[in-house]
Amino acid sequence: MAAGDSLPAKTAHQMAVDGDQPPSKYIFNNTKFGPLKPLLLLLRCRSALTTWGCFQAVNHGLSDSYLDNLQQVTKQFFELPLEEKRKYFRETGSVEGYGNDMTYSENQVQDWCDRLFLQILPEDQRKLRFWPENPSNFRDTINDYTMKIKSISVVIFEAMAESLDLEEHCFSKHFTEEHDVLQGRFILYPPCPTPDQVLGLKAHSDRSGITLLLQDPGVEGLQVLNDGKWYMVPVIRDALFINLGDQMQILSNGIFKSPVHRVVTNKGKGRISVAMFTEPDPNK
Ligand SMILES: O=C(O)CCC(=O)C(=O)O
Ligand SMILES: [Fe+2]
Repeated sequence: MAAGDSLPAKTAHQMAVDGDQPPSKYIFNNTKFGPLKPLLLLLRCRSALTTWGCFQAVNHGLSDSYLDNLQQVTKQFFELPLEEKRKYFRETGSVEGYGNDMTYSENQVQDWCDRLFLQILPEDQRKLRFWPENPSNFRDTINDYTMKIKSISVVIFEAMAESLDLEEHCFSKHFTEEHDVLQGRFILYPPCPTPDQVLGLKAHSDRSGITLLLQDPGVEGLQVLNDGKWYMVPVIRDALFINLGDQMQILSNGIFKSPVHRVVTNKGKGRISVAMFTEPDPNK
């Protein structure tokens, strides 16, 4: 078990509902998270991935209503009473399930979010006890979205290979075989009374191949670090925000970037996002 890891007495969501101020373990000292310049819509695969490591994907074949339904199902889960969500609480020392971020050290600043983390593929490694049965269409919705995300990710991996004049399947084959991994993180960032002192998700890069993120259609919050500055990722309705993870930075010999990113909070509105992480079979 990780040092000092524990489930919170109250989740961030419950504190927001009760109107609590974030406790000191959520506060970044000597830092203020202010408003920033918008990130430009990135159009060209290679230049986008070498300089930013991310882009917005549109025309991906998923309709507005399809993505709205995914957002709705996620929202319905987070809106369940804590007693119901508690059934899916993660175990201490393990990330899978519903709860807060894992605590790795005593001085770790907490993220102002609740999340449900699921290992979705390979199918035989699913721990269904963490998969909500309420709302009743949650599992079917995720199963269907998984298939769609897998096919979109193949197109992206192939385009990345082609943009470097490499053989088309050279990246996709590491993420689409039987034991390759897909993880899903469903995240609620509740409104926060002190957004200039608290982060929804602290700065990190993803360890994935690529991450496919469905942002909340109504609330910004994701920021990407480039050249020492933070840029807010705009919400483009029904775009999927694609960022590379560390595995792709390594596979491309560092030509493509795995960008550092974070999520800021705001006072007025909660934000929901759904992140899907493609990873190779750990044995690879
Ligand atoms: O919620 C977001 O906008 C970003 C989520 C993210 O970066 C992650 O889950 O790794
Ligand atoms: Fe991330």
